Amino acid sequence: MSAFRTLDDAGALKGKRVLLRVDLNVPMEGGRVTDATRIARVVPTIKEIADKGGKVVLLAHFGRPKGKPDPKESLKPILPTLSEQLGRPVAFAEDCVGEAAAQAVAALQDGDVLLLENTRYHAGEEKNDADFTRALAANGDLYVNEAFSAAHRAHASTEGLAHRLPAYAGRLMQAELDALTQGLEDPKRPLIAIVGGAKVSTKIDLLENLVAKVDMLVIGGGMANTFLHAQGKAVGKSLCEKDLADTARRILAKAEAEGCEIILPADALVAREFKANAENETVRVDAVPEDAMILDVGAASIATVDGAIDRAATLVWNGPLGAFELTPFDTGTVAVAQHAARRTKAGQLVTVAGGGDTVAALNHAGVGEDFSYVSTAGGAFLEWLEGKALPGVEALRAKG
Ligand SMILES: Nc1ncnc2c1ncn2[C@@H]1O[C@H](COP(=O)(O)OP(=O)(O)OP(=O)(O)O)[C@@H](O)[C@H]1O
Ligand SMILES: O=C(O)[C@H](O)COP(=O)(O)O
Repeated sequence: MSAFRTLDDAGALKGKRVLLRVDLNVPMEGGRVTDATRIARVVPTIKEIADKGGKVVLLAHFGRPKGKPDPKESLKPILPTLSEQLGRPVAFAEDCVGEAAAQAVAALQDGDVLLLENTRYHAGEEKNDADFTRALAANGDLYVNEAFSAAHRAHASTEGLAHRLPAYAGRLMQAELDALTQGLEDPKRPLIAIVGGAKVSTKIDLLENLVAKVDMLVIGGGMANTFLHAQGKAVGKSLCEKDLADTARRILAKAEAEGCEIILPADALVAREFKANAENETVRVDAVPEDAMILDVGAASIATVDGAIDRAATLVWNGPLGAFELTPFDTGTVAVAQHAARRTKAGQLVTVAGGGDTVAALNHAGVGEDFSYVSTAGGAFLEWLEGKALPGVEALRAKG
């Protein structure tokens, strides 16, 4: 039995306004969705509620607009893909609270679907502010949380609402927790983690606990640059959070104390422009030119990571090893993803990966279907792996 209430416990939904928190923080380029995995994974729940006669009111964030409206972080460009995936029209309201939201919700017929604008357009969202939560709750009779990938945030729409309305876990939330528990509660060892990507400041702290849980930790992507800088290497114009050098050094020391092998890139593909097919060269990480930036790991690093994967029985992965959206800086991520997929198919490795861009990268490498489990969650998945309680999940449990 589930530890919290699910849609099965929600009773009749006909005519009910269901505030459904989903994660639509999907990769976009030129105003178009480039990977629809997160959308596709919530479609069955939206359909289920709509088919039962519920009025589906979707709540979601996009990007990090810092508490005020920013057209660059609007959810509106996601509507066509959402509606296409659902196979039915989706209405849109320019605000998630106030008059615009109230009118759009009042216009819903049973079975209709409405998307409200980015919850992070309001400072109250990230502050989990009581008045803002109340304003969101005004548009719903019940709350369903389907956003496992945002459950590590104690925000109004991911946590606060569960205390204001009858609250239930959505199908995807349930499935993610079940799959991660099954696959990783007692993982086969050696256990290797790959952490890359660009969200350095919000993920670096996770590594401190992670080194106590995993046998090997590969650090790639933008995250690696901060560690290379902490080791005294010049990283030129690379994405690097220099003020986190002390944190990086602390993590390296803890890894050593815990017996966790840290694998950092030894070589890198560097360029002077952040664009596809920019002129590039492979250099050792202690010879990055001042005016260049690291955009991918080099061939020697790929071989090292592949070798480490060969020694592992379980792989967990969040964050691409390079700027995979731009050729040829997808080389490292694609090569390692394909290597891990081959070993998975041969029954030699259990592979669990997660994250909006990580899933897009695996699909780009053509191996999205080959991993043992692909989670929609990135940061949330890492926090879950650390053994941390996720506020969005806990708030549902408290209602159980
Ligand atoms: N060396 C690098 N320089 C700049 N950007 C990089 C580099 N390596 C990776 N990236 C970028 O990192 C981004 C993905 O990072 P991110 O941490 O958001 O991963 P994610 O899988 O989406 O996880 P989450 O779901 O937590 O957001 C990609 O857009 C990629 O281009
Ligand atoms: O993409 C994610 O990991 C989630 O949507 C959470 O986004 P955040 O890191 O901006 O809170």
